[in-house]
Amino acid sequence: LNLTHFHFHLSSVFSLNMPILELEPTISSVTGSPASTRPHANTRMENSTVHAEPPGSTNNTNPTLESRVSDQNQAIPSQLPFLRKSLRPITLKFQDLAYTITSPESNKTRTVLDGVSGVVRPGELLAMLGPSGSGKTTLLTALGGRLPGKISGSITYSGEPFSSSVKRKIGFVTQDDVLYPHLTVLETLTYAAMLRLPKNLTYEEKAEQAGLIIVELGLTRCRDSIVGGPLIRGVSGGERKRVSIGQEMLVNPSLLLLDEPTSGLDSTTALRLMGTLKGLARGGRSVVTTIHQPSSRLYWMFDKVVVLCEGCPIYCGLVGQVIEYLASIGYVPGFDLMNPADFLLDLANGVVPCTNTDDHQQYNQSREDCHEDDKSVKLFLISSYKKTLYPLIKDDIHTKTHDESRAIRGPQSSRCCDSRWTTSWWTQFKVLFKRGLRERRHESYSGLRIFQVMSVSILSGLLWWHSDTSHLQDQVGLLFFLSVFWGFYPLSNGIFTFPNDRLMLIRERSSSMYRLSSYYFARMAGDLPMELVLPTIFITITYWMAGLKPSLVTFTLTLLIILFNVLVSQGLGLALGAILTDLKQASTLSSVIMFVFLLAGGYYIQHIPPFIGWLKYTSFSYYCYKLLVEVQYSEHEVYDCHMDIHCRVLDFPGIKYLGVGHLWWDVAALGVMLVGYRLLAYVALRG
Ligand SMILES: Nc1ncnc2c1ncn2[C@@H]1O[C@H](COP(=O)(O)OP(=O)(O)OP(=O)(O)O)[C@@H](O)[C@H]1O
Repeated sequence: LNLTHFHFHLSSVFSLNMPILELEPTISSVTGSPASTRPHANTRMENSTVHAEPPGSTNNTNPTLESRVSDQNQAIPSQLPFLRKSLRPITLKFQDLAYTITSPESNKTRTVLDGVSGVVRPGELLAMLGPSGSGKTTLLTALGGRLPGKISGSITYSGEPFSSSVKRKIGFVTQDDVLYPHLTVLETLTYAAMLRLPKNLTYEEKAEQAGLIIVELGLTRCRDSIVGGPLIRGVSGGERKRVSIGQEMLVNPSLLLLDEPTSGLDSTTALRLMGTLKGLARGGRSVVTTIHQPSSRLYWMFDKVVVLCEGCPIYCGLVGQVIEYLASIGYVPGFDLMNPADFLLDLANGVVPCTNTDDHQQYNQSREDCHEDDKSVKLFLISSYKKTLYPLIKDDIHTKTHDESRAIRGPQSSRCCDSRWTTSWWTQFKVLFKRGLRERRHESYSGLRIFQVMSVSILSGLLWWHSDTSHLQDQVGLLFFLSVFWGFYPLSNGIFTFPNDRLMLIRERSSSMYRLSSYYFARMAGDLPMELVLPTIFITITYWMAGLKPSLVTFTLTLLIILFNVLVSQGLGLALGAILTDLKQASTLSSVIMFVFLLAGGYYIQHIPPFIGWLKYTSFSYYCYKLLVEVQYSEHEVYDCHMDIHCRVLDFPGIKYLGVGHLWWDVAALGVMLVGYRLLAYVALRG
């Protein structure tokens, strides 16, 4: 797959085969000097239809660009009509953004962003550069509307503040690929299409879009491979990144934000990816990406850059003018062929060589030995930016573009018709249910789990082989064991559910892919088969081997009680996982709770002091055990208690203490727990 192929296909979906935007930069120079004379040949990708010339000015409305953007929308192939409808260009403007954090330990505040401003217009690709920790991700997160209420300054999207309809037009690709490792590339994109594409499209149309994205992103070869993750080998890192981008591209976002999309990729793949982004921008989107250490080839593909130094901008504007600007304040690259990105990063780190040389080695030596004081360089760069560039940026921000005027005029504003969700509750539920079953098919139906349950059931059957009321103590012990085993087991599985899903839930919910309630019920329903099948197998084996009452009714009631108990204890596990999120804490607490329930269950201790006797009423094992006894033994059933003397089973010490009777109260108590724990889990997730 070469670059040309890659672009060629992308252009067919996202109308990249539009006329190349050969727009003359209308701003001569941010410092007043003539426009960059840097040869544009540097900015072209070989064999690519994408050009890297600045697509428009930084300070003017450019009707030509906008009319071309709408032309490009007209050019979208007829089999993809929804793409044409949904692309409304967004001009992103941000002004004076500031963000501080307070350390909970020391109570000290730290400035993460300070006075960051800029504009990204449709058709532009803006890159954020800066050393590690300079605030790039924070800025990107803020632009994606994901730091609500925490950030000061203003961010507008074609003149509008952030809203749920704006949110739906934003694609956000996080640095870490949060994907289900066991789903294939095709499954991942198909389920995303089902959840994210509008409800007026049919299943087939949505699946077709997913298929097209696969072709366009060059993922055909690995479409049936699992995505994989840190512990499971799947597709390569670059392919995984493309899957993440594909998920966002499905919705044809007007504004695409990407956090370090090229990290971990080789330079050719990175270039190819950036070419894709450039192509998406040229299709009328505004694209913003953070990037760590771009090669010079990558660097010249950007239209604009924001360079951050400890949260403050030292440059924001057209990429072709940064070197001139820096020269105007006294900083020039060490040698002619130096990668401008390296130069910018050196400066943002406060590192300035004091020798000007053409010799690479000499430059590096000078960089090591002879740089000025880091702090004063940084301060000088920040204050120069404020003096020289900030007024220009401010003017640019205040210039209204075509799409902003249109948004403000109203009738075409998207807000009227956009609801928060693209699909109905029922569709979300169905897709999430199926996706959950597919993702967890290995885990749930693993031979290991079935072996675990089968072996314990057979062993229990053998240990209690054909027990009868002549050994009542043993038989009652079995009933207690059943209630405890089927309390512990689902509880310890349940606590993993939400902590494992947490990252995915946050990512997908941030993109408004589905309602929390549809996810929640889909997850509950998806877990149900396995939660119920395993105990059913267990009870069927153990019940008959252990010689419990040979009655189909009693067997069925016993099974139903155990299944009820399973659902209650799993609910407690879900609630603990949702409240604590930390697995270690959740599993520690769950074992403490389970031991309390075990001891208060009524089998080990029959004379609990009254001041702590209430504990048993909190234990689902207690209710389950009591119900099992109630259905196993009839009121007048007797057993041989001593040398042919018959006693009532219900008077047996381990049973009498339970106070059998009030069967429906026990069922009601379990019912309250069943609903209560699950409600608690839902509320905790929502919080
Ligand atoms: N919620 C937070 N809690 C603690 N520190 C934070 C938080 N958010 C941001 N920071 C700090 O703010 C600074 C900027 O972080 P950010 O992730 O934006 O940097 P970055 O430029 O993206 O870094 P990198 O290139 O290494 O990803 C860092 O020092 C980071 O530790």
